[in-house]
Amino acid sequence: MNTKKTMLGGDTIRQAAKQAIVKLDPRIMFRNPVMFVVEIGFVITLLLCIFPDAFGGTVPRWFNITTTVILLFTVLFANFAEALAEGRGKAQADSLKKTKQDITARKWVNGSVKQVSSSDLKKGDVVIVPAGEMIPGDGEVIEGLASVDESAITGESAPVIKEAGGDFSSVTGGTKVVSDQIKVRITADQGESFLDRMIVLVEGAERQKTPNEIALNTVLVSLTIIFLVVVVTLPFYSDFLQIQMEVPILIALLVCLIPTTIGGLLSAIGIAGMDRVTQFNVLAMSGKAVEASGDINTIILDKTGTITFGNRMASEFISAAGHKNSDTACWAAISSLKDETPEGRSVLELIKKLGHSYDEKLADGGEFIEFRAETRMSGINLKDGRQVRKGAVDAVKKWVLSQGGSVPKDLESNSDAIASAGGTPLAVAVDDTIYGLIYLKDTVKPGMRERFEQMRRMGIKTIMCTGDNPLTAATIAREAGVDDFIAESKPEDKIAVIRREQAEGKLVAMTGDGTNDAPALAQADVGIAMNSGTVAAKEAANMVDLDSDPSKIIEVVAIGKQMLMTRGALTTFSIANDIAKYFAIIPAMFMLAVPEMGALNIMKLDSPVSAILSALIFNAVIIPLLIPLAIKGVAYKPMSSNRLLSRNLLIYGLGGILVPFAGIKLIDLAVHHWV
Ligand SMILES: Nc1ncnc2c1ncn2[C@@H]1O[C@H](COP(=O)(O)OP(=O)(O)OP(=O)(O)O)[C@@H](O)[C@H]1O
Ligand SMILES: [K+]
Ligand SMILES: [Mg+2]
Repeated sequence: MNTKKTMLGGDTIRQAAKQAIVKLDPRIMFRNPVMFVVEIGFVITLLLCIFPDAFGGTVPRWFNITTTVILLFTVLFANFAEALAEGRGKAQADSLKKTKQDITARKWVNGSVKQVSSSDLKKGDVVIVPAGEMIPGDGEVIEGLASVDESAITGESAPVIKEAGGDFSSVTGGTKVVSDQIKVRITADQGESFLDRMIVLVEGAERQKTPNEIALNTVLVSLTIIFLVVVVTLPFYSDFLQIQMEVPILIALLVCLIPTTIGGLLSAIGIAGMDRVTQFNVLAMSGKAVEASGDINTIILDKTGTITFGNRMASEFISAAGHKNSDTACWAAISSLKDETPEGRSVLELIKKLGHSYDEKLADGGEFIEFRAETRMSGINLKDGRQVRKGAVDAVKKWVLSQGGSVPKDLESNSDAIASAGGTPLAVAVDDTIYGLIYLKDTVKPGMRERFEQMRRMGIKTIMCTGDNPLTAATIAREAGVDDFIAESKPEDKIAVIRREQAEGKLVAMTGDGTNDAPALAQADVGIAMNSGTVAAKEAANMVDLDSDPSKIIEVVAIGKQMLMTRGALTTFSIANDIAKYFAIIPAMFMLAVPEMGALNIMKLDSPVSAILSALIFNAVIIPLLIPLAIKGVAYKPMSSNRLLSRNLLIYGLGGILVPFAGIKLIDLAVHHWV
């Protein structure tokens, strides 16, 4: 993203400090019940500063004032954490808004160009965008090919090729054509463009609490209510015991006991998690999607372009017995004349390189058959009635047999040889005759094996789904080290796999870019569409990868996991913390009334008043101290959930108990001179 480098500078901190005060508004605070209770406590102690006798108490005024100040800062610190987490998104949104400007568009009306403002464009309008001009709205290229500078959105300066038809046809408003000219059909109305949605997303204006966050919030609110009831009923017992319990001390006790640490940091953790995904150039449509990615059990990846480089290039023609290579090459060429897929183009390039010649006129007046994932073939029906096809070997075999043809004896062994080397064999046929094979070479991306190994350690199963034949699939699967693979899969098979996994209670992630991936992307719990992909894919998915790097799903999962872990770790820490504060404060309270209870003062704190204030100060300052951890996330190493859980319980549970003992003791040593 173009503001990728935004750091937490002085300006961001100043803005966040200002926001922390704005957020004191009870109508905003209300949304965070734990901190809202602290704010009410603050209001009560503030009133006590002014009317010290309101509850007939005997607490000195300076104690009320000190408590009031500490409570105010407790709330401010929590607000500051949230504002700081929001800050980066706001800065990013501001710079995106600058990209979004009104420009003059060349609308195509009845065969001529009419100049209109980009803000007047509607869905379905067609515009012409020549080199050097900005694309006035989201759309699909319907004619032409151009290189487009998308740096305004992706931060990536190298232009990308956009062309009509296929999986690279979608363009985004606000990006710039750098060469050639394209005709674009607008696909989004004003205010609903990708840039508009992106601004809303990074700004976090529409952030909704995720299911896990809501669940955790419910627990925190329940704890708060329980402690509230305990603290409110305490005076009745103490009356009975003839101990005087002062209201400000009860408030201090309550604030120390309720989970303020996690209550104060919870929303910052969620916002920062989404922000980390954004910094990584992935746009998550909801926090829920980021969270779900942390719980993913199964990842569906396609082979070509994700696990392999995907520039499957024709590298050799292997003719079936009785046919000449020049004939195979000729028919391969004829079948590829209008095949705009990389595979199709590479066939023509290979023929040129090998110096074969063919009669292009054969194709005149013929009907081109585009490649489709369903048929796994492409070709042409010639004017003279002959039908030429190339495609997946099993598909071509079936097609030839259905016309009464036969399969050459050596076809199988030749195609198996290609497939066992990880290549893709395409058979070339005319009517009932198979001429031979095209060897498409592809290579597994480096480092894939390590990545899948990492996934396995996280307990995630990887399934490769490919339209390719079982032997090629097996070779690539073995080479890349995926757990499972499904070969000869059609688009609907991908959905079937996802449904099957989901039926077993698993959360499934998938990446894709084609229109035929859209249903599966929608079905998956986490669907990541490539920005280069089709509009349909992007609309079906709940994340869009601006860099169009399908293997990024692995990092997205890591970020999601890290977010869940950070939340878990800080919850553990917060609750363990409260237990420790309980041991500091309860003995102190009773010591105030019954000095003999001094034996309970296991922390050897200076005085009851100093103990209570120290606990309260610790309770406040622990929030800003943990902001970096909440925003950056806890350190994360891929390992199984169970091991992670026990490791975190140990670090953050034990730490949560020990740190406050040390902290409160230190604060006590520092403040006891004054109290
Ligand atoms: N341009 C083409 N013309 C004819 N056949 C093709 C063409 N491109 C691919 N094929 C054949 O169709 C099969 C399915 O292609 P598809 O793109 O659906 O899946 P894939 O690219 O092999 O797998 P993945 O799902 O991993 O991308 C390919 O394995 C190949 O045999
Ligand atoms: K607390
Ligand atoms: Mg493919």
